[in-house]
Amino acid sequence: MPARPLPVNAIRLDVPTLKQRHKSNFLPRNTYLKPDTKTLKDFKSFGSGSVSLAPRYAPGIALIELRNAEKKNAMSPKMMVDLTRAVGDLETLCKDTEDEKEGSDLVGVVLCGEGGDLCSGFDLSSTPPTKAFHPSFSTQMSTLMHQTLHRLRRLPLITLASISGHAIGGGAELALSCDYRLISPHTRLKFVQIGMGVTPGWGGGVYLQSHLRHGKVLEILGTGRSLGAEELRRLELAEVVDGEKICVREAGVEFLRKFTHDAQGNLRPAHVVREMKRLVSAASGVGTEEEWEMLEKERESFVRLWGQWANRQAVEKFVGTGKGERNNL
Ligand SMILES: CC[C@@H](C(=O)O)C(=O)SCCNC(=O)CCNC(=O)[C@H](O)C(C)(C)COP(=O)(O)OP(=O)(O)OC[C@H]1O[C@@H](n2cnc3c(N)ncnc32)[C@H](O)[C@@H]1OP(=O)(O)O
Repeated sequence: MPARPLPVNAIRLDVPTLKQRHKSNFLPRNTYLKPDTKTLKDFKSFGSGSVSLAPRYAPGIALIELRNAEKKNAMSPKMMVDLTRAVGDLETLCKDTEDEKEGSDLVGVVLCGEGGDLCSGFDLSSTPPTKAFHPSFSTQMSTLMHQTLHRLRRLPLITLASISGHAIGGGAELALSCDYRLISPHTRLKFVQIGMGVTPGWGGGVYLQSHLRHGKVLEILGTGRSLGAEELRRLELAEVVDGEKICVREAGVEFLRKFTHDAQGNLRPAHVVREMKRLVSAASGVGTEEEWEMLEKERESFVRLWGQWANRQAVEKFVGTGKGERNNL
């Protein structure tokens, strides 16, 4: 028997008001993602370096830059607070623009580090051992960084880590929290955590799992070996730009241009691109509460291991001699 068409009045088109739309769909400020004020206060004056945000670096594109070049952009507690603020500012910008009639042109964000290295993980010499190995420190650091990278991942913006040098430890985790990684033939990405006596502490284990099969993830995390450009390309973890040395800012902007402009060079409607990002994220479980639940497990492991003998030995070796994991690269 042919299917009978539905009566017209059975099809209800509920067009949500702007207010309802915000409520259901737009970056709810979930309490689990709210940074702890005590941690922000504690961390903001610890260590050197900075993280800057240029919200309108290029048409439709913001730029976040890590600046601690003499330490390969290692992330001090102060920089963690700066990064949290930058991500918060981007959330606000996206939110504000939803209220505007015209909307804004913000579509993507490039993350990079001064001098081309993205980040060499936690700044191991920023914090005295009495503080760094205090049980509360690992909880504070990993909670803040988990929240911040997860919020970065949930942004309705296309995120790109642009790297011409190293992304090591937490730096690899930062890179993996982005939608894309743009690298040079010289880029090295290394989940060095096993050699530091810990598991990933900023969310990178879960993020790597979203790209690769179980056995591969285990091999990369369990050996801590260095991944070069060719392998990263083959694993579809990164896009490689040819050239001796890439300018990370400009290469990043160029890469995102296909999202900001159409083939005729006209700006795309940014609110549609942002909605597209939300849709793809939701469909693939990126930045969802389910992903956050997995991250909680990762954080528990890290907190358990940080400060134990294997970790202390590795950190002390690096800080004492400056010759830690780097020799194994
Ligand atoms: C808590 C989070 C946890 C995680 O979840 O992963 C971490 O991030 S723990 C930290 C993990 N990171 C590391 O262990 C990286 C250690 N660094 C290296 O392996 C190498 O420095 C490098 C990044 C591969 C670069 O090697 P190379 O090009 O040979 O330069 P140098 O080694 O000479 O480095 C220059 C300079 O920078 C200092 N440096 C580098 N990384 C850090 C760091 N993470 N913390 C503090 N300082 C760092 C290094 O000591 C050199 O200083 P000087 O000797 O004074 O020039």
